[in-house]
This record gives sequence, C-alpha cells and structure tokens, in this order.
Amino acid sequence: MEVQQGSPEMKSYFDVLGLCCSSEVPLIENTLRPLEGVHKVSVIVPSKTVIVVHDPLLISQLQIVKALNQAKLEATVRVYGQDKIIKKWPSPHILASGLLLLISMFKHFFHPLKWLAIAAVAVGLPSIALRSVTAIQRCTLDINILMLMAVAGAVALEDYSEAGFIVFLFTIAEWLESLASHKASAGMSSLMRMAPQKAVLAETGEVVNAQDVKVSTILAVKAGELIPIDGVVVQGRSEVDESSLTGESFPVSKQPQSLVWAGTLNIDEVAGYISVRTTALAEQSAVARMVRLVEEAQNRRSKTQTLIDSCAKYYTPGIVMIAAGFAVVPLAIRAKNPKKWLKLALVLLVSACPCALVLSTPVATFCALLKAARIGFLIKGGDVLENLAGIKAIAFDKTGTLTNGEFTVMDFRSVSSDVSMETLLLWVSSIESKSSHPMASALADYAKSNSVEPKPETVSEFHIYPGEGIHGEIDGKNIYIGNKRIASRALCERIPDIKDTQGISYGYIFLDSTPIGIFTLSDTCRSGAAEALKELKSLGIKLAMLTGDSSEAAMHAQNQLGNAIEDVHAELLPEDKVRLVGELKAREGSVAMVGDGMNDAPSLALADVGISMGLSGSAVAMETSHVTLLSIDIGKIPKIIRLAKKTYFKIIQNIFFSVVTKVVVLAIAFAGHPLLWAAVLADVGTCLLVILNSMMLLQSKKSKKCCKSSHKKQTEIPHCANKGLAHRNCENQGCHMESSNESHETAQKVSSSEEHLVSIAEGRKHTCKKSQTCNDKSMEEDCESSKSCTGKDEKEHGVCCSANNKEPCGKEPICSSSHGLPHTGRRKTGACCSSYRKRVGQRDGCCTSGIVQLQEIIAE
Ligand SMILES: Nc1ncnc2c1ncn2[C@@H]1O[C@H](COP(=O)(O)OP(=O)(O)OP(=O)(O)O)[C@@H](O)[C@H]1O
Ligand SMILES: [Zn+2]
Repeated sequence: MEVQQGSPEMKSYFDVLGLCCSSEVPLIENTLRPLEGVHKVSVIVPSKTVIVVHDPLLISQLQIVKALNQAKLEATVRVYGQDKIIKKWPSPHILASGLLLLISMFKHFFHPLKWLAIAAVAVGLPSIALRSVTAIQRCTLDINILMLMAVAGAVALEDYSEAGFIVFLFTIAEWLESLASHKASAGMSSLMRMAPQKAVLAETGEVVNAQDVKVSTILAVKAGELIPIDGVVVQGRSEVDESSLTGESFPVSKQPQSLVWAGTLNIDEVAGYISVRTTALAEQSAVARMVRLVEEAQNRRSKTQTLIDSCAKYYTPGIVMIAAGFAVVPLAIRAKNPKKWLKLALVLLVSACPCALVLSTPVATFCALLKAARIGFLIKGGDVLENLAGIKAIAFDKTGTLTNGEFTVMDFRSVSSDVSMETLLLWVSSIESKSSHPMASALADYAKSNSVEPKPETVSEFHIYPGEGIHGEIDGKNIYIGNKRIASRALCERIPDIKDTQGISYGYIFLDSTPIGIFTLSDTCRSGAAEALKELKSLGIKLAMLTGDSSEAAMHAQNQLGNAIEDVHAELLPEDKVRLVGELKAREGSVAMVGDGMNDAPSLALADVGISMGLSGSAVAMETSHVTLLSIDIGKIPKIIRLAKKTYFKIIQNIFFSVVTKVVVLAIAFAGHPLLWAAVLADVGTCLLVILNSMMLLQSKKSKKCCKSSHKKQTEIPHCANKGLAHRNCENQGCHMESSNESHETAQKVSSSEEHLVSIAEGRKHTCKKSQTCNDKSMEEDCESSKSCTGKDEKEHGVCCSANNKEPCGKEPICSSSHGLPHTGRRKTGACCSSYRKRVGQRDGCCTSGIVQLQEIIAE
C-alpha cells in the first residue's frame, strides 16, 4: 500500500510467511538493503510483516517480493486495507507427510511400513532444505539448517520415524505460528484501515485521493462518513464518534472551530453535514502517526529484549560447538555406544535454536502496544512499556489533567476608577485571545458574554511568562495579566486584595505598574479522576500534584479528589516541576508524570514515563512525552499501568517457558534418554506457546463468554430496560473497549449509514459504569423492579437501580415503545435504545436519532 502517491517514496507492506524468528531479520535486511531504490527496511517479527520504504521508479513491489522469495521467505504484497491471506489449511505437503508418518506407525504389524516414514521425510523436507540452502548462501546458521542436520542425523542413525517426526512437527508448527501471528497483524491492519483513502472536496464535490489533499483544503464530510484528514470544522454542527482514536465511545459534539481527526466517524444523521479545513497532510494525521508509532515502537528495544538478543548471539554457536564436541570426541576416543552420543549431539543441535526465547519479548510487546492503541494510548516503544510496569510514583499536573481545564469566570472587577469595565474587558479579552492557556478562553468568552468583542489584532508585543501570565501592548499601553508573580513583571509592589470571592484561581490585571483589575476563576475535576487516583493508590503507587496554579486552587482540587494525593505542590514554575520530578525520582524510584500543557513539557521529558493528555493538548507536550493518552479520560491511566504490568508478567512467563522446556529436554537427554522428537517439540512448541500466550494480551478476559451470551439474550427478550442492563453489565466485565473498535471495523466494511449507526451504537455501549457490582441475574431482577425507581428505591436497590434510573430508559422504563421522549428531540443517552435498535435493525420512536449528548453524559 502506498502512503504517498506521486512522490518518489513509497511504503509497501509485505507478508512474509517464512519469517519465523528474529534470527531471520538479518537475512531479510541483507537481502533488501543492497537493492537500489530501497531506503528503509523494518521487520515486524510478531506479525510476519516487512515494511519497505522504496522508490517505486527504481524498484517495484514485485521486484521486492521476488528478492524475498529468492531467499525462500514466502513473501506476498499486502494490499492496503486487506488482511493478509491466511493459510486456513496446512499445505498438502504437510498433510501428506503427516499421513505417511501415521501409517508408518503400524510398522509393528507390517514391517515394510517403516519405509513410509522415509517417504514422510521426503515429502515434507524440500521447503526446509531450500531455506537452509539460502541461509548457507548468506552464511547464517538458522533454524532450518539445525532441523536439516537433525533430520540427516536421525536418518543416519536409521531412526526413520524420528526423522519423520521432526519434519512433520516443524512444518506443522510453522503453519500454526503463521495462523497465530495473523491475528496480531490483523489488529495492525485495522489500525491502518482507519482513515479512508478518499476525500470529497467541499466546493466541487469531486472525490480525490486523501493523499493528494493539501493543507487548508476544505473537505465535505457527510453524516455516516469517516473524516479523511485531521482538520478544523468550518461549517456545520455534528457529533463525531472518536472511539477509533480514543477508545472513548461517547460521541463528541463538533461545531465551527472544533478539531476533528482522521479516522473518526461523523455520526449525526440529523444535521450531520460538516465541512472541514484540513490542518495536516493525510500522512501526518493523528491516525497515520499512530500506525507509524506502533511500527517504530518495534525498533525500540526494551532492556530485557536487548539482553536476550545479546545472549542469543552467543547461545546458538556455543551449543552447536558443544554438540559437535559430543559427536566427534566419543568417536575419536572410541567410546562405547557412539550412536547414543551422536543422538545426544543431535538433541543439543535442535535445542540450539533460541527462537522462543528471542520471540518472548517482542511478541508480547507488540500485542501490548496494539492493545494500548485500542484503548486509546500511543506508546512510543517497548522500553516505555517496561518502564511503565515499574512505576512507583506518579506526578499529576492539575489544570487540564486532573481538572477539565474549562474555567468559569466567577468574578471580574475593575479596581481602578480610570479604567471602565468595558475597556478592561476589551483589553483582557483581546490579549487573552492570543493565549492558549485554559484560562484565556474563559476570559475571552466572559467578555463576549458581556457584549465585548475581543480585538486581538490591536495587540502587539504579546509575550508569555510561563507559570506567571501574559503581557500585551494595546495603543502603547503595557498590560499584564496573570497571577501574583506577574506583579513583579509589571514592576508593581502592591497586589490588590481579593476577598469574599467564590472562585479559587486568582488573577490580576496591571496597566504598567498600576493594578487595574482582578478576576477569579473556578474549574472542576474530571469525572473519574477521583476513582482513577484511588485505583492507582491500590496499585501501591505514590501520588503527587504539581501545579502552576494557586495553593487554594490546588487544595480545592485535592478536596474534590477525596484527598487522595500525598504530595501537593502549587504555584510552581516549569523549572520547579522539573526539580520536583527529579526529587520524586530520587526518593521513590521510577516516576511517571502526567501533564497537558507547554509548562509540563520539560518535566514530561525528565520523568521515566511522560504521559501527555489528549490529542488536543499542547503539541510540545505530546512530542516530549513517551505516552499520549488520546482521550481525556484519566481513568485509563490505571488501565495502562495494569496492561504494562501484565505484559511484563507475560514476558517473564515466556522466558520461563522457553528456558525451562529446553533445560528439561537437555536434562533428560543427559540422563540417558536423548529424545529428538521431544527436542523439536520443545523448540517449535514453545515458539507457538509464546505467541499464543502473548496474544492473550489482546483479549479482554471475560469478553467472549459474557458478551456472546448477552448478545443472544438481546435478540431473545424484546424488552429493553433489563436487557440493556444485562448487556451493560457484561461491558463492565471488560468487553466494551474491544467492541468499540471491532464495531468500527464493521463500520468500515459496510457502506450504508444506517449500518454505521448501528455499529456505533454498539460501540457506545459502555454508558453505565456504575453497575459494576451487579451480576447478570440479580441485576435483571433488580432492574425489573426499578422501573418505578424513586429516590428512595435507589438506595435500596443500590448501584444497579440507580444506574438504571440514570438511563433515559430508566426514566422511561419501557423504552421499546415510542412513549415519553419527544420524537424529534435528541435522546439524552443512547445506550438503551441503541441496543434496542441494533436488535430490530431500525429506529424506534423513542430514540429518534439515537444520538447521545455528550454534556449530559458528563453530567451523569
Ligand atoms: N493566559 C493567562 N491568563 C491569565 N493567567 C495566566 C495565563 N497564563 C498563566 N496564567 C497564570 O499563571 C498560572 C500558572 O500557569 P501554568 O500554565 O504554569 O499552570 P496552570 O496551567 O495554571 O496549572 P497546571 O500547572 O496545573 O497546569 C496560572 O494559574 C495563572 O494564574
Ligand atoms: Zn496543565
């Protein structure tokens, strides 16, 4: 597939089935790098993918495939957006080899059957032999050569069944591995498929390739369509499902000036047409960056992986030498029973392949990174994941991280008789219009609500003092706006008192050195922040707050968060944050920092893991951080830490499996039972085991059972109130995230917008987080009775009932009918009805549009 068209660089993806483990990476690199026109080669072992950046004029995709196939790597070009071709059945050779081997087992009844084992070897061996030849040509010692030697040895020892076993086990295991890795790479291609390839020009309605669209082009995006390129809405209002990027399935409302991202879905079918001015090229869109990051993350090795790779370098030649010793020395000294020694040498030889050990880390990391992308995190490498697993303390920025960063102006006053309120508002809003600080937009909006239109064009000499405030010049007057610190910039010694105000963040306005105004602002904590902090504490992680805001504002947030944070530091400059992160590192060990603003960038970079908030957070923060949380849901931070810990655990397990099986086989061999087939099984079997074990990271634990059964239930019971809850209950067990993305995949495949909406409704299922404690059955019963839930019942029924009651369908318990809700109005939350809709495949009266109002969900 192409990332750029018309330009001499092209990025092509190849499925390489012959890519068995990292030991083949050099082979691929040595094959492709010398070719003219090849700029860059990356090999992703877990998904058997090779990515080549090349000049299509100098070397075509087919030529690359040819080069790979000459090295017997079984390569094919992966067509964009298409899953790679999987071999559903093992090749006829493998099957024939297996069958012959099976028949040869009956040699005890009919002796000549033993020759069939030789036939089994002959049928299965060619592919191994051909690959060995290319490996020898490239002077590499790979698994194929080791297997070939083992087979030759077994035949020489007249142990034909053993030889047949080696061939069959090895070939069948390779096929199984390719099946397993297919699932991993399917996740990858679903990431790549996210953004559409075509875009519609708003002016002419012409359909063009997304790759050819320049920055600042106006595109049309109709309801039910995917947004092709990152941009700003210029016209129209709509709601966009951003779950593909953020893992968040609540639609986000968009109006002019809102940012939209490629790969997200415009779902408002009522008034959903929007036109978007692009702010990036297709290849620079957030989704493209995401794909690139997952790819590049493969090249950033973690400590464990580097260690293993360097061990593997010595392991193989070392074992081969020892094996040679066991074969030659007994012969030389004419020891008794040379056959036994030879067999021991062969067992050693087969055990010399470090495949499983080498795979143990990258496969787990790959799966974890994919999983992370699905739940809305971009992680810049396997090393970051490893650091994340060992985090001992987390420092949070306050504004925009723990709080919404959406300030409300509580008080705004002039304190000088020379400056009218109107002038003050004009000055402040004009200067603030140039700032991106969260307080700035609140102040500008406040002016507008007082009928004062900001005039940013009148401002000159605009300057930001990080951690203090801002300065601007209007009509030759120097105006400073900020906290107490800004007073010294304005050369003012007297700071006006602020008393009896409801706000908690204080601001001052100076005209030269004269105070002319004061204002107070308030901000609220993010929903879910308190729970997230509690969960982090339960993981044994120390918490700190580092904010540039006032101590009052910091303490206010701390109170709202249930005093969960141990260390609160306020009124910090960016350099103070860096110092404190450093101190925290010295005291606690590995430290993560979560922040959004420009002022957080240095401390994000210093922390062992810097986590930046949101796609719309500051670009600098995103660049310097190691992890980007694509949504604003800080409740996901415990999730990612758990995922990192789980991944680490998986890696340890993988290493354990791969080492222990080898040790056992060798121990048995040295104890006098050199079992060749066991050695082969240990080798290829653990490879497979390592892959499968790692892939469990991609799964949500209870999703399978729970979701399936409840889906079924949905089709059976046409009553939405309970069924909705039963369904949601299952989401609480962890399948909603998966479904939000999988549904997206479905959305891509089908074209009608109705289907889109159904699948989005599917993705939107996790409205009801409150019902965690209910189990399936009791919940249904409870919620049945809660149709008439009152405030009092709510307490009695506990969590479940209140959850039900919060549903619009709880308010209108019989949601399947069209009573109650206005037909044209938007429904408050869509969960209940959308699931109903999914079932019947059409709209019912009560959810005219099935559209969720974000604000209302947050209000919940
Ligand atoms: N544009 C601005 N207008 C008014 N005051 C500002 C502006 N920029 C900064 N300030 C003042 O400087 C303080 C510190 O700002 P800074 O950006 O360092 O931290 P913050 O965003 O408030 O908090 P946090 O560090 O938790 O994100 C703010 O609390 C505010 O009082
Ligand atoms: Zn901040």
